[in-house]
Amino acid sequence: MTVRLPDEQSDPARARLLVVVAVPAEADAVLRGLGAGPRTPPGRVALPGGALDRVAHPSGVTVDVLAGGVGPGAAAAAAATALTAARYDLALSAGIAGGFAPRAPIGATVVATGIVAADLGAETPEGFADVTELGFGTVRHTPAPTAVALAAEALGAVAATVLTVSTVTGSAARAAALTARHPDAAAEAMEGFGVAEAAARHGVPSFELRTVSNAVGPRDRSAWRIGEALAALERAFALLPHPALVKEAGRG
Ligand SMILES: O=C(O)c1cccc(C(=O)CC[C@H]2O[C@@H](n3cnc4c(=O)[nH]cnc43)[C@H](O)[C@@H]2O)c1
Repeated sequence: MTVRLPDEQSDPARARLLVVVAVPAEADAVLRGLGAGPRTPPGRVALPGGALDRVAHPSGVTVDVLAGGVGPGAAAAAAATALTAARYDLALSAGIAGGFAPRAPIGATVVATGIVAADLGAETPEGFADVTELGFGTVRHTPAPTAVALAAEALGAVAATVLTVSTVTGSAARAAALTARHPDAAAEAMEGFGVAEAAARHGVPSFELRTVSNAVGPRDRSAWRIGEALAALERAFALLPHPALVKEAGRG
């Protein structure tokens, strides 16, 4: 199936931002933050990767919000579909996340200084070895530092590594192992690395923004604060879109 998004982005003055979230509740929070109501066609487009909502933001940024599914595989497939269907200046993975205490408490916003695949590798007798150590591929994408600093200041956010995992951490031992290996990590989520890999293949820079719904550690569903995290996501997107940020992020 070949899909092309309408090229209403041909105005070179407008920056083009792709936001990939996992689930519709996150897309709704992002759209509320952008000041956009629930979308209907033609503002909403059905892609093979999921529903995509387009917002012509008054800041001069055209924002496409795509709910691509949970996990790095779904995120990569959805992002790649959108990146093939339209041109973007920046691909942003956004949504809720687990926060590493004490750096990122519930409700905190985190912008990624590094987007790191934390469980992509092999167990060896000496411990975990990531795919880079094994001699193939990368486990890290690095957003442009100036853009990270700009966004962190505008949002009052923590700027730190965000891990991408395929399995949500559910024990103190696993949280400690991740912290030991990634002392600079403030959050873990499940999609950032997938979006960044798809973007890299299209020559598009990537970025990640997360708001914290739960602490990384022993599994305790009663302690999740998804409403708080979605409210923080909405606040972040009320402040975030700015052509200068998209341009800075593209400087790599
Ligand atoms: O069943 C559990 O114990 C559990 C704990 C936390 C999150 C989940 C999810 O299924 C949410 C996955 C969804 O949300 C993002 N997310 C939110 N918190 C975390 C986390 O602590 N670790 C990894 N991902 C998290 C993630 O990006 C997914 O989109 C289940």
